[in-house]
This record gives sequence, C-alpha cells and structure tokens, in this order.
Amino acid sequence: VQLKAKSKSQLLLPPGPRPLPVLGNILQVKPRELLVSLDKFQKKYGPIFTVYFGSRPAVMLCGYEVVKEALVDNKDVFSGRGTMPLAKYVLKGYGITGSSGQRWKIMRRFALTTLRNFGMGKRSIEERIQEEAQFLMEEFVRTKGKMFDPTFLLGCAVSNIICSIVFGKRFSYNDERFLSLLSNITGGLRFMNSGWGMIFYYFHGILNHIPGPHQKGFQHFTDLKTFVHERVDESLKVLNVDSPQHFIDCFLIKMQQEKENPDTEFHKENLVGSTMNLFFAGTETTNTTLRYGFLILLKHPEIQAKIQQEIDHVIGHHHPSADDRNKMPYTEAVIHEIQRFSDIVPTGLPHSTTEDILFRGYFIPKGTDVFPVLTTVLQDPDQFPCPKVFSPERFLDDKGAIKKHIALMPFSAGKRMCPGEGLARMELFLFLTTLLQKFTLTTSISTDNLDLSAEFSSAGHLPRYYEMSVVPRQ
Ligand code: HEM
Repeated sequence: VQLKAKSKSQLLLPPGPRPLPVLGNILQVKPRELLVSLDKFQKKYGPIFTVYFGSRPAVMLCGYEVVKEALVDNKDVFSGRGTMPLAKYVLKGYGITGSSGQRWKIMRRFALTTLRNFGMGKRSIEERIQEEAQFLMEEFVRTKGKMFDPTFLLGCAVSNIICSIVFGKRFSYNDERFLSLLSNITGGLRFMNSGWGMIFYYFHGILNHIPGPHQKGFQHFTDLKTFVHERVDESLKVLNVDSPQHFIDCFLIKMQQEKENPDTEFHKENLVGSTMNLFFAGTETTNTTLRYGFLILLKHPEIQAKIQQEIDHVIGHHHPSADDRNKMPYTEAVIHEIQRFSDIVPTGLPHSTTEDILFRGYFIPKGTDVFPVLTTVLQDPDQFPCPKVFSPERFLDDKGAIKKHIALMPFSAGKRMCPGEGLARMELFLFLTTLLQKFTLTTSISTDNLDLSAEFSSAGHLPRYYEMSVVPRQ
C-alpha cells in the first residue's frame, strides 16, 4: 500500500510492551524466555505486536492468517532480510541468508538452479542420499543393540549430503576435519540458542567490540569459514570448466565468466557466504527434525509399526526411492506431522520490509524487522485442532490419501521460503524409510516417561536428550 507522506506521522507501529531507552524490552522479553514472552504478548496484544531488541523495533506476526497475509499476499514488501548479527559480522552480509535486494536475488536464484541441476528432485541427489542411508545403516548395525544417542550419526549422514553437493565429496564418520566441522556447526547453533546468543542479538552493536562468551560463539563460524576457504582453494586448483563437480565449481565458473564485470555479485565473498549458508542451514535443521522424529516414534510405537507395514507393502526389500513417496501416504503424513510438531524454527528468521506499508491498520516503515513467528502457525488451533497432539491423520483424507494443508509452513512461505525444502524432504523420507525397513527403534524408558516437549530454547526447538537402540527386523 502506497502511503501519502502526510498520513505517515499519524500512523503507528503495532502495539507492544513499553520499551526502555537503549535496553528496549529486555526486561519483558528475557533472553532465556523468548518464546514464553512472545506467547504472553500474543495473548495481550493480539496477532501483531512490536517488541524492541535494544533500540530496534521488531514486528511479530502470529497465526496463519496474519503470516500468510504478510509473506504471501504482500510477498515483495516482506522479502527483505532482517537483522542477523552473525551473518553481518562473520559473512559481512554476503551470501544468501543474510543479504537483501539484488545480491540476494542473484545468489538465491543461482543456488536454486545449481542445486536443481545437481539433482534436487533428480536421480543423482537421490542416489547420494540412498548411498549415505546405507552407510548410516551400517553404523546402526555396529551399535549391536546397545543404547546410543543418535545425534552424532544422524549429523554425519545429513552433513555428508550437503558436503557432496557443495564440495563433491563425503567424509568418513571418523575423519578429523569432518568432525571438527560438525562440532563447529553444533557449537555455533548452541551459541545462537543460548541466553548469551539472545543478549548478543539485543546488543550486538556494542558487544561486537568487547570480549565475552560471544567471541567464542563467533569462533565456530570463523572456523567454518576457514574450512570453506580451504575447499574453495582446493577446487580452484583442479577446476575443469567443462565438467563442474559441485556447487563451488559451478560458482567458480560463473566467476570466470563474469570477471570483466566490475559490478558482478559472483566473487569469492559471495561464494564463501553462500556455501556457508547452505552448509549451516542444510545440516542442523534436517538432523534435528530426524532426531525429533525418532523420539516421537519411540513414544508412539504403533505409528512406527504402521510405517513399517507401509514400507513392507510398498517397498518390500528394495532400496527405498523418491518414487515410493507418492505411494506411501501414511509415511508422508507422519513426516508432515513430525515437521509440524517439532516446529524447529519457532520464531522463523527475521524479515525486513522493502518499503513502507500499511498492514492491518498499522504503519510499518521500510527497513523494519518483521518476524513470521512460525510456531504460532504450526500450532495455530484454528488450523490444527488440538495442536499439542501428535496426529498424522490430520494430513490424511477419508480414503487415506495425503491431504495438503495450507498452514503447514515449517519452511516458511513467500519469497524467502527455504530453498532447501525439496532436498530436506527427500532426505527425511529416504533416511526414515531405509532405517525403518531394517530396524525397529526401541528404548528402555517407558513410553509414558518420554518427554516430547522441546528443550529450553530461544531461536530453535531441540528435542530433549535421549538414547535409543535398534533391533534388526526379520
Ligand atoms: C527440515 C529441514 C529444514 C527446515 C525446517 C528449514 C527451514 C527454513 C526456514 C524456516 C527458513 C527461513 C525462511 C524465511 O526467511 O522466512 C529457511 C531458510 C533457508 N534455508 Fe532451510 N530448512 C531446512 C533445510 C534446508 C536445507 C537442506 C538447505 C540447503 C540446501 C536449506 C537452506 C536454506 C537457506 C539458504 C535459507 C535462506 C533463504 C533466503 O534467505 O532466501 N534449508 N529454512
């Protein structure tokens, strides 16, 4: 909506708790209680309200209707990227996730087409996942029925998929370099999710210049960056322009093609930034979803048994393939419900308005941070009755066929929607079916004592720590 200059001064940002100068709403939105506070404000102020992170206002959008009206009905205006201090300091605004405007458009389009050429939805990637699923299965066999925490093995398997896409190689699960890469991703995420991570989010302008635990958080990202730089240098040495092997090769070729263009976005900073983005966004998310999914299946053995029945019926003893997905509505419905229930990016990532907009009677100036609070969509009781109940049947019709649901937005919506959706969904399906074809997941803890609620978190939802064991099926 175009606004006349005169009317702007009479219009206001959505209501919200009163901010203190400099500190903003830190007293009401405590760093360790972000989601609880947002829930309280939603009850008090309604589905759209403003909170201040330090002196920076951020508009919070809650519930399916409001989020859809912003991200889908006004998709261009809400397509900017909001404040992401880590992307700003570590990647200097380069890459896909932390950029806006032309740079973002070019980097995103390039990533999407390159991932597609490398097989998002095509055989090559499918085969990679199938192969990795076999490695993962062998690791599970090695546990010999003992209890173990699946985080590490799932992390290795999922990271290897993205490694093969961006670097063209997988690593063995005990490769030192690979392990330190994984620990940097976990450490970086833990920092972002910690109380300190939130304090940093509030006051990054000041904290960036002084020592403190956040510098350790930074270190994880800086180490990751060094790793990516090394891979880029290696790739450059053996690059064959006629036969690109992976994402980095494709980008390097584009850099050569555009080297005469002084304004090109195809340079090393954007290459390293985009690669880091794919790596970070593509690893922990899929791993966490699978880990949450396993916990849910341990809690609901009857659902696990139904998936196995469908596997036996549709796939039999073959390797699961992407084509099987269309024939397995129950398994698809469980995966949908795992994504809805686990709700792993509860606040969504911050967007920013690309122009002034009058939205639901409020004035949101250009450049304001806006959070599509995804948990309020995935748990919206108007869209998903009894949202706290795990029920795959929500996604099935009377005949047992899969039923699409408009409010299922674990990947967000609109122009910034996750570009890794296709890849992630294929991984979830193939890893889950390959494992359940061969094993039954069990635990010595009684199902009553398995807690499905998320561990304390601010920006991300993580399942609570658990151990499980696998029993080979006949
Ligand atoms: C279950 C797995 C995943 C979930 C739940 C997930 C979720 C999300 C969400 C909620 C966003 C924010 C969108 C927004 O700004 O509104 C996002 C962005 C992003 N995701 Fe994913 N994601 C997953 C897997 C992946 C994978 C496998 C990749 C890599 C290929 C990936 C790459 C990205 C990138 C690059 C962005 C930034 C997009 C942009 O700023 O334009 N994600 N994802």
